[in-house]
Amino acid sequence: MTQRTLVLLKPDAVRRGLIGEIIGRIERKANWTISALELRSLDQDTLEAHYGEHKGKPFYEPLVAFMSSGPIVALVVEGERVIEGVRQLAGPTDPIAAQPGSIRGDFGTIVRENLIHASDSEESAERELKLFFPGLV
Ligand SMILES: Nc1ncnc2c1ncn2[C@@H]1O[C@H](COP(=O)(O)OP(=O)(O)OP(=O)(O)O)[C@@H](O)[C@H]1O
Repeated sequence: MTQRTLVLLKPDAVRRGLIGEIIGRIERKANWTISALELRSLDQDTLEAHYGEHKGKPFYEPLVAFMSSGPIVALVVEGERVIEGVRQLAGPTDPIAAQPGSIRGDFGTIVRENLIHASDSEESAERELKLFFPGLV
């Protein structure tokens, strides 16, 4: 089943020079295509909309501060079962729990600074794609 997903390379990935490494892993998957890509800084409104489900949690404010601490790379990736697939490439949210071979397992540090975001369902992907790439058909 062909899907689309939103991937964000978080400010730690950009600062640490891991953009190429992470995008390379995505590109090497056969049958996946990067159909949009942009380096940008995120404003508060976008972050509040993106992380709205976490508002009120203790990690919310530090998370928003971290996500606005430098530019991110936003990508749209299309392909067979790409939503689950990119989350597998990323590994679990907490890098300490992530297996070597996954992006967070190989490069992640702490749970907040875990390098990558990837949509977790078709519904999230549609909502997040509209938020980050409103011009996308
Ligand atoms: N306990 C926590 N402490 C600090 N930061 C956290 C914690 N839990 C989650 N986060 C941060 O909030 C982000 C969103 O949390 P969520 O539970 O949606 O994880 P996820 O789905 O693995 O991550 P993402 O949505 O970024 O792909 C995480 O990626 C991480 O950066």
